[in-house]
Amino acid sequence: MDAERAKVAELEANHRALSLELANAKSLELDKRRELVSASDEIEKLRMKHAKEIMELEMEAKSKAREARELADELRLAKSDLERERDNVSNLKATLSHQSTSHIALNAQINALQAQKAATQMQLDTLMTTSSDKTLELEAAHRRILDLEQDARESEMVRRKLHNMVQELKGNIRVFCRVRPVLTSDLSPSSSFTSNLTPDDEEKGREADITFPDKRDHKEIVVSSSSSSAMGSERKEIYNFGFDRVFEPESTQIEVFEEISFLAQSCVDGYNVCIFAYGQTGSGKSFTMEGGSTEATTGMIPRAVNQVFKAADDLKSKGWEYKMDGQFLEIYNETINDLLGKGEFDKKKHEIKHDKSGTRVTDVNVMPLQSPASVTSLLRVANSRRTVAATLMNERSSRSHSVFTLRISGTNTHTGESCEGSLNLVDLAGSERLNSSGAAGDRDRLKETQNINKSLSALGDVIAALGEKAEKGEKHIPYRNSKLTYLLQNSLSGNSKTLMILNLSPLAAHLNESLCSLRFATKVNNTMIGTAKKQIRGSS
Ligand SMILES: Nc1ncnc2c1ncn2[C@@H]1O[C@H](COP(=O)(O)OP(=O)(O)OP(=O)(O)O)[C@@H](O)[C@H]1O
Repeated sequence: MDAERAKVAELEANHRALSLELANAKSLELDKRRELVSASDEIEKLRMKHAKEIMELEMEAKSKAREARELADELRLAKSDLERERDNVSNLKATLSHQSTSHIALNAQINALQAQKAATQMQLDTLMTTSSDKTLELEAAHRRILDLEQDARESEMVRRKLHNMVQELKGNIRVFCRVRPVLTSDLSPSSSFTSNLTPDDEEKGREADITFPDKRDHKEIVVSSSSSSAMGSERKEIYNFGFDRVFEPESTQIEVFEEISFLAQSCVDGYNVCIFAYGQTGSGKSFTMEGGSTEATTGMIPRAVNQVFKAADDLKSKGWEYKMDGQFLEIYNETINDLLGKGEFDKKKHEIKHDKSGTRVTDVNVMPLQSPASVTSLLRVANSRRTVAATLMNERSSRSHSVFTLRISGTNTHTGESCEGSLNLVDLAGSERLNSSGAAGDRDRLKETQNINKSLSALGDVIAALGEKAEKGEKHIPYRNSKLTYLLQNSLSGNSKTLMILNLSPLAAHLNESLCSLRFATKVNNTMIGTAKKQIRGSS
């Protein structure tokens, strides 16, 4: 029994061990089940991770494939670039070999030039040495020029004095005589309906017997007139006249001006100069004074003005500086009209005033003149005003005196001297006498002619009185007897230089007028009016 008990105890102990083992196995199984569940979770996670990785790898593979394509394209481009560059390189190689040939040639040239440069440098060194010698010589020459300029200034003063003395010896009132050529208009038919010359026309255009015997000095003019006596015999009279210069019909404006250019010089030197054109209507006064529009026919006014500007310019180097202004007046029926005025017709009353600074006319335009061109425009203004007046008042220009005045004042910056001169260029009204002007029946014309005659005879009286004064001393000079003489008082006195240009018609029909003019001019020519004085002041 014990054995049984032992056996049962053993069996019970086995049973307990087996139960324990079972319990352990169950717990183990539970653990394993748990492990299985977690392992399958793990597997699921790994599967998902794997799927994601596969997807990513696929995307990466796609992008790599794209990159590969792009790289293939780039490779193609690079290949073609490379091909081109190869071509370039081979071209450059060709150029380079060409350039190196040129380079060799250039090197040879450079060597030659360097040799030349060295030779030139040697020459330059020699020249530098010579140049410094020359600079010294130049400085010496410059000093000499300054000395010579000073001498020239002194000689200029001497020349002025001598020039003036020569003019004084020649007499202060000088007279030139100029005969104009016969014009086609002198021969024009009397009727405008026919071009044939009638005997009357031929007579009208017949030339007077005027000769010029002095072929050397051109100082004589001889006029012959023939008349038949009551008994039918022919009487010939010959009149001889002598002047400072006689100009034949062929003479040019240049020739006339050559003889008067010294007067333009004089007014720059500080003298009052007065040039008159005297003669009957149509004898060539305006042609002489104002002239035509061409270079050859330019008259004395523009030429004299040009000369004044030139003389002033020449004197610049001797220290003279000049200021010039101009006025242009007309005296008609003893009234003064400003030809440079504005508006159609000058209605102002102008008065002549004389004072220490010279002659002044009230209320007239005085234009500053900077160049000969400004004088041309001044003359144009004056002429257009005269044309207006002429149309308003019946060919008035030949019935009025025109007076162009150029005033010059100069100062010498070297010597401090100053001078004032004036140039009056006067185109006188026609000098014909009453009966030949056809004025007798016309009251206005009569008044005009009387006024012209009055002023011209006043001019003659003034010149005669100046002559007497120079000869006998004190004498009243009747300047106030006409506007013309009063206006020109300062330019007519013994202090100034006066020139009369007598203009003559060449026609036989005008012979009597020509003889009157020649006699008047002879009287003027024989007048000595004293010594011209220049208006010059020393430095203060
Ligand atoms: N030396 C000359 N050569 C050529 N033509 C001339 C000359 N002198 C005058 N004449 C001409 O003669 C004509 C009359 O001249 P101009 O008008 O100058 O005379 P004038 O004396 O001034 O007359 P007026 O008193 O009427 O003004 C004009 O046609 C002019 O061109």
